[in-house]
Amino acid sequence: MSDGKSLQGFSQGLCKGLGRPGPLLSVEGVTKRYGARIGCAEVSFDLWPGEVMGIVGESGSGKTTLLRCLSGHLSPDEGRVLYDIDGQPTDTLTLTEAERRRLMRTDWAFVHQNPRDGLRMGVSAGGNVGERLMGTGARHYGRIRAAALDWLDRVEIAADRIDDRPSAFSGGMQQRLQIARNLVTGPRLVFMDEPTGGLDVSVQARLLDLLRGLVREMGLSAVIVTHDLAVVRLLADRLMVMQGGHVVEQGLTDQVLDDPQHAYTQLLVSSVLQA
Ligand SMILES: Nc1ncnc2c1ncn2[C@@H]1O[C@H](COP(=O)(O)OP(=O)(O)OP(=O)(O)O)[C@@H](O)[C@H]1O
Repeated sequence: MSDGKSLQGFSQGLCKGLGRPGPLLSVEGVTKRYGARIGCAEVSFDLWPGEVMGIVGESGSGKTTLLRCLSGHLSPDEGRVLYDIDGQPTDTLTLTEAERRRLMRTDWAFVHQNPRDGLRMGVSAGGNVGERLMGTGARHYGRIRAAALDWLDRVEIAADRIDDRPSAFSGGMQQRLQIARNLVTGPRLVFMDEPTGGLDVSVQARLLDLLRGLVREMGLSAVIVTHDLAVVRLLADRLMVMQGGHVVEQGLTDQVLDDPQHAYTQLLVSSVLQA
């Protein structure tokens, strides 16, 4: 174990000893099969408050399957996903449908690769942001509109676009609107599936910068799936590398990328350097 990691484990142990919160999310042996085919196998990790975990790997390595198992969109065949609810590690698979929906409306957020999957295209930009607030009980029109305006500003969408529908926005703007819709309720945990995928390189860079600022400012925990190592380099504290459904390497992002141990990670890193 590296010095950085042992130090991290030591401080986490101290936190436990002092009765401070444990991990926000504990993933224990999560396995999902599609018939005879493995989606993901025996994945375990802890995610601590304010920590960002990146998941990388080639197409078909199991990233999306794992993210869907963690976020309650898919039931794993084996394993558990424990989430800290009021200080209690709670098995998310045992939640009722109503409890799961409440979690997804309040504490959790999911940013899809395609903004169309995370936005209501027939509703105005302000409505998209305000609707999520209303889902948590907000009713005062003036305050909802003010919060929507504030969030549009935070994601760099001009106030005079508040009544426009997302279909009138560029891809980058749609993605920023999806982020505003997700973050307006102040979630603790955000799942992101290729958040910069399908965007031009310059648009990607701006979005990444914005995301990094918001994650830090809000102290968000996040699980980010991507095939883009630049995304994890910028956003993720820790990194898991997947191949064929298995985690082949995990550690602090800089360590894994600067000194990859597994042959597959070495290939992944060198292919980017050559690109
Ligand atoms: N609905 C499904 N039915 C059958 N097999 C599936 C299904 N979804 C995924 N798989 C298989 O599970 C494995 C992991 O797929 P998954 O989509 O999780 O990988 P991924 O790393 O997210 O890929 P990509 O980067 O292309 O999205 C692959 O072999 C895939 O073919």
